[in-house]
Amino acid sequence: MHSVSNSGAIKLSSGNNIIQKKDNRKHKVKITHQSPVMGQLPATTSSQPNVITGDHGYILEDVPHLTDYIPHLPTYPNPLQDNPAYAVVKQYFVDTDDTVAQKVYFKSDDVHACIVTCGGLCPGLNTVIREIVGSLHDMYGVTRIEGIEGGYRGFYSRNTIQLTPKKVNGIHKRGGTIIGTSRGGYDNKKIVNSIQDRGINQVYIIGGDGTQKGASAIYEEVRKRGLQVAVVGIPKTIDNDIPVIDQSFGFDTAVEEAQRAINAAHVEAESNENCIGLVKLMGRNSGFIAMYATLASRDVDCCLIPESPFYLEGPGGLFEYIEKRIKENGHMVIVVAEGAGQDLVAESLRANDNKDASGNKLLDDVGLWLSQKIKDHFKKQTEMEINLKYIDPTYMIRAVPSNASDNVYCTLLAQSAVHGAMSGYTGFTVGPVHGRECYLPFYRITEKQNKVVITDRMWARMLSSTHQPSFLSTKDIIESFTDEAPPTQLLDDQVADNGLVTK
Ligand SMILES: Nc1ncnc2c1ncn2[C@@H]1O[C@H](COP(=O)(O)OP(=O)(O)OP(=O)(O)O)[C@@H](O)[C@H]1O
Ligand SMILES: O=P(O)(O)OC[C@H]1O[C@](O)(CO)[C@@H](O)[C@@H]1O
Ligand SMILES: [Mg+2]
Repeated sequence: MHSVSNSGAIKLSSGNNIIQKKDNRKHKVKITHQSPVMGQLPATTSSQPNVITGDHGYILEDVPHLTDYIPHLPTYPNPLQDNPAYAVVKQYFVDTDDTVAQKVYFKSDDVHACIVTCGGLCPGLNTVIREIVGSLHDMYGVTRIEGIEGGYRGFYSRNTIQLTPKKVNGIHKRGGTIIGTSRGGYDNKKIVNSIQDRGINQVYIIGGDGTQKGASAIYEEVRKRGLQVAVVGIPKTIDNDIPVIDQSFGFDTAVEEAQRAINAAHVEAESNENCIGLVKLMGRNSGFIAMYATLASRDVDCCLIPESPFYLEGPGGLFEYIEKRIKENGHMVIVVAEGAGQDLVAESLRANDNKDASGNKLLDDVGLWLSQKIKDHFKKQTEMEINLKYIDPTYMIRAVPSNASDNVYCTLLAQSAVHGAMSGYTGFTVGPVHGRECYLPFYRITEKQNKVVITDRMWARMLSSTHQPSFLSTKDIIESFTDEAPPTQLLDDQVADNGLVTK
């Protein structure tokens, strides 16, 4: 353990990388090089991230705290110390590896929390809502919790829904979100006015990359106005495209649900002569669902994702591979992510520049397009008569309730979010990094998207399970990384550079 004694100094437990200030509140830090370090965090005067890079390559980074811009905030004994479930395990409160702060920055009676869900549906939204309400109520005795109806625009255009433990009991068994969601309608000033007018002091925002960008801007505005309002993000996306965190909630359920569609495609393909079962799965820019669903199933002969370009005609192309597989096996299964081959679709259809209410590009339907292309090719160009069954379960895989493992995961996220807000942290998103629940400043997860790295081992595993061509030359691979460095991904035997943030 290293420590320095002057005021405002920090001490670091070299064992578990916890940074602690003298006032007992812990700072969540990103450490990209795990070595014992000592340092002093300068007082934060602006909302710019407080990042310190040391001589030996380590990085310390503060998660924002209310006392960064409202000094002398009083603290209160954490009610959890009297909670029978926690009180028996004394080390929660004294151990350096504890997960519960000794002091909190909100009196339970003064907390007025709200929860909002934004963007597309995702299995587990109701579980997170239920667990935030449960954690606030059961652990901290908070009774004023409101649901903002219908996404961001609900802050200024709709009534709120009172959320009580009774109201949310059992909602984790249902898909969707009981408070509704939407795209678009983001108006920063109006949202923060509504937070201020209603006297809300804890805001829990559940949503994907767009939502987290909005949450970050809400935090900035709250900070500018000097409000004692904790703004906390809970990352949601079945696409698994949020960086840094190990995985997003709902992803596991979506992959599991996708198996049903792939199984159906396989049954159809096996039972009909020269039959191709084609399944389209979600994945706008990131093909994780398609890749994991393919790897899990083992019945898939070809998986197409946005990150891996492919082509149809000629040697090494998709048509050649289909013909080969059908000749060998009499059937085949193809999984295509909705964002795959968009350049090819755009070439043959009228260019589409349509966007949704949030500004996301509306995709052409690659599933229908590919079905037609395959049918046309085999009709016109070969002697082979094929039968194609197209299955589009896209909305089905995200409208289902979360499975058991996602339910547990959502519970951890919600509890983490509530502990963080009660401890005075703000401007952060919760999520597991290398298996540990962490607090991450918003900008860490909004600056890029998580994508499948096609030079990584997981994609190689997938390719070897399907035996499909890679559709890539070495030149393509090099070119695909010239504009942008490959996103960081964990390799089995390598420590990733996305560091460790402890809580
Ligand atoms: N850059 C941004 N700044 C502020 N608000 C944003 C931004 N991008 C999106 N939003 C708002 O966040 C909400 C959700 O955004 P979006 O529809 O893109 O979904 P998402 O959160 O990315 O989830 P997903 O794409 O996984 O469904 C919308 O209300 C949208 O207006
Ligand atoms: O049709 P909607 O509801 O706008 O959502 C579609 C998009 O939402 C996602 O499920 C992400 O939430 C994407 O996979 C998909 O492209
Ligand atoms: Mg998004």
